[in-house]
Amino acid sequence: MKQALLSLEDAQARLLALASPLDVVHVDVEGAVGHFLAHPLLARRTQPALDLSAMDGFAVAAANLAGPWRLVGESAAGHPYDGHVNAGEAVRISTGAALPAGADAVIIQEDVSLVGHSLTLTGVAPQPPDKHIRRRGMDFSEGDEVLPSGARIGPAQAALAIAAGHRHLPVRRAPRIVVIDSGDELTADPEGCALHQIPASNGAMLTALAAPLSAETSRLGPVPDTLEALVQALDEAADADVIVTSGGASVGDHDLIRPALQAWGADLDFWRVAIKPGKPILVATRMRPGKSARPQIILGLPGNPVSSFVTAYYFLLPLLRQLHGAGEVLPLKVATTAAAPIRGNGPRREFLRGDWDGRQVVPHPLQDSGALASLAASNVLIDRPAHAPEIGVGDKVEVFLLQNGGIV
Ligand SMILES: Nc1nc2c(c(=O)[nH]1)N[C@H]1C(S)=C(S)[C@@H](COP(=O)(O)OP(=O)(O)OC[C@H]3O[C@@H](n4cnc5c(N)ncnc54)[C@H](O)[C@@H]3O)O[C@H]1N2
Ligand code: MOO
Repeated sequence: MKQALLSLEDAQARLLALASPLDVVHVDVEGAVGHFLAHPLLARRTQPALDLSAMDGFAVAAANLAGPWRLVGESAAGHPYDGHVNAGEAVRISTGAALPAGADAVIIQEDVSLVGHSLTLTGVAPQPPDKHIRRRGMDFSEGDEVLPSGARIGPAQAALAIAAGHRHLPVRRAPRIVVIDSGDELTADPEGCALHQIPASNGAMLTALAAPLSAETSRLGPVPDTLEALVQALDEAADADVIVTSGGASVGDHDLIRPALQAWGADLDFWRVAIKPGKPILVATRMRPGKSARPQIILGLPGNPVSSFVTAYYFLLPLLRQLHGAGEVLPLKVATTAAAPIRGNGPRREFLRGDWDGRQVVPHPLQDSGALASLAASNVLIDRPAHAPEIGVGDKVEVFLLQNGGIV
């Protein structure tokens, strides 16, 4: 029976509608790296808290920039000069040190000559006079919103939070995910793999894809192709927020994920999306008896390794970002040009593996959804809409970046 397939956008919207951000926890800033802010972050202090010098030199009054001056003291970082700088006086000042009262210009040391306590101008005076001064509040002031809710805490955001006076940050607890490899042909031992077997590689791949999103991941399987074994594996994953299966999502006699989910008491939300690779992806939910009102979400990914990767990229990663309360959950597209011709597309939107050098993209010659070597050689997915015409060298094309998951 033929049935209209969901578009990628509709399927993503349906999945994301099933998931609200997880509970808020307060963790120290370094532990928050990789998580997303649960509330806007307000500065608890002003930075800089005082006018500071941005250079090593001498602090003087802007009214007398021609000198000469008499050296009357020093302001070093952490050790301010507590006197007043009068006309004709200079204070030795270092980068990051507080500007003394009365001084409103800094002359860099390369532009003066100091003999004993006598300082004379040998170069150029700063123009404007406060060129080398970092004003109080230049970076942020107490009460400013320095990060919006949903911002991802990376190195710069962690530093900003600490500079703004925070020891702890409100983020969402890590999503718990269980990844299940399934299929009779799979072996967990890549070194002892018989001819009729293949190494179970999807579980490791999906775990690695989820790792930058700070998920607590555990693995099950490979699980054999029987209803009982699959239901038992699902039972073992009963505490997970998200269960990810790979394989058995299609229409063959041994494709048991849908019947197993049904037997386990999960409700199918959708099955099959108009994308290539990845068409047989399914999404289901299950209410946990006696537990929270939050349903478990099951992502049934296709077994072909590239189909698994692509559906994890477009569904699992956005879902994890949604559970984290991320501001941006969908991957970013970049416009570029084709460095080689790309064939016209059929009725399913296709994502071609490609190699992008920052200016142009070359599609990989092998696009079979079982071909891992071409996936490993690619850094983008080229977006080919349904029925897109053939394009030539130099034509515009859009790509999704793989290296940071689009937006991490
Ligand atoms: N008659 C039809 N056949 C197929 C259709 C269809 O519409 N009609 N869809 C095809 C598409 S598209 C895809 S994608 C695959 C998806 O199939 P399954 O999700 O049922 O995956 P399996 O058959 O179990 O496996 C496919 C392939 O991937 C290998 N595999 C599975 N799991 C793993 C793993 N954990 N690690 C590494 N490799 C794995 C498996 O050995 C197979 O080679 O169905 C098409 N068929
Ligand atoms: O869509 Mo399947 O994912 O073509 O190989």
